[in-house]
Amino acid sequence: MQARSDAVISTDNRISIRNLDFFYGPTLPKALKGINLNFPNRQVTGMIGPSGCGKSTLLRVMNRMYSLYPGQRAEGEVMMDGQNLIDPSVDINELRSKVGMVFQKPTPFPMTIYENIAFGVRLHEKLSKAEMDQRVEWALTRAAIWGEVKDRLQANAMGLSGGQQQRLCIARTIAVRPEVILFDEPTSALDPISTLKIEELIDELKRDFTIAIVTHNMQQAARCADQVAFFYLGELIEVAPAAEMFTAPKQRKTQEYITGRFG
Ligand SMILES: Nc1ncnc2c1ncn2[C@@H]1O[C@H](COP(=O)(O)OP(=O)(O)OP(=O)(O)O)[C@@H](O)[C@H]1O
Repeated sequence: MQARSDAVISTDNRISIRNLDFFYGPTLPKALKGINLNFPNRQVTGMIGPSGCGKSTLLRVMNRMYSLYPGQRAEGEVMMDGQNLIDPSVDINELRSKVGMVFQKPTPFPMTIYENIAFGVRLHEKLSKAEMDQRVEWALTRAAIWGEVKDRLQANAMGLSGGQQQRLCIARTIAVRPEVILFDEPTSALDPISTLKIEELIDELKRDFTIAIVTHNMQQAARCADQVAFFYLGELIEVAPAAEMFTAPKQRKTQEYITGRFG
């Protein structure tokens, strides 16, 4: 498999996860077991592994989405800027402005294209009309969709194609200027051309953002990721630069998975 060979994994980590355990309920087994993983600044970390191994759970912990559900509990550290993000004393709005998330299925709000972007920005900042116009244009441009929507900003976002909707959702996420973007299988509902556009976009975005991407598509992990983490049954089995992971994995389980022997 052709993996990017230019990746030098930075030691400057934007997020560091230490000894993280996660429980979906008091009587359920741990969904994440003692995870230790660094997310290098302005690099792409690909997260792979068979269905149910805990990849999405880890993303949900990183932006504390689980805290909406009583009974779900995380223990350990998700360190960013000297703060443990899973500590309830960390303000959730501040956390969400620093760590944005893009979901598997495009989920635009049923409102205009402009409002899809402006809505989230207003929750965090007070901008003038001119500043907001600028921010909307900036976010749509960075998400590589400005050219397609600039003449219909007041049209309903639900009228966009699936691929355009996903780029709009990426624009909505970057509009609040987070530092980290979590992508949960962002192209699994998209056609190959839209998929390619999103992959190119991720490559572009890592100039300014630290990125984590969960994917079932090994080629995608090889194309997009600088480092790849392989999960199995709630454990992190191996993390390595993408080229190394796909050519010379150290663990037998990783090798079996990437050669398609299970999963
Ligand atoms: N809401 C929930 N309640 C209880 N258990 C859950 C819940 N969501 C996920 N789990 C369990 O947690 C484990 C990890 O699930 P998770 O969705 O993180 O896996 P995944 O690697 O993202 O899978 P997939 O690739 O299929 O999306 C699985 O055993 C799953 O059954």
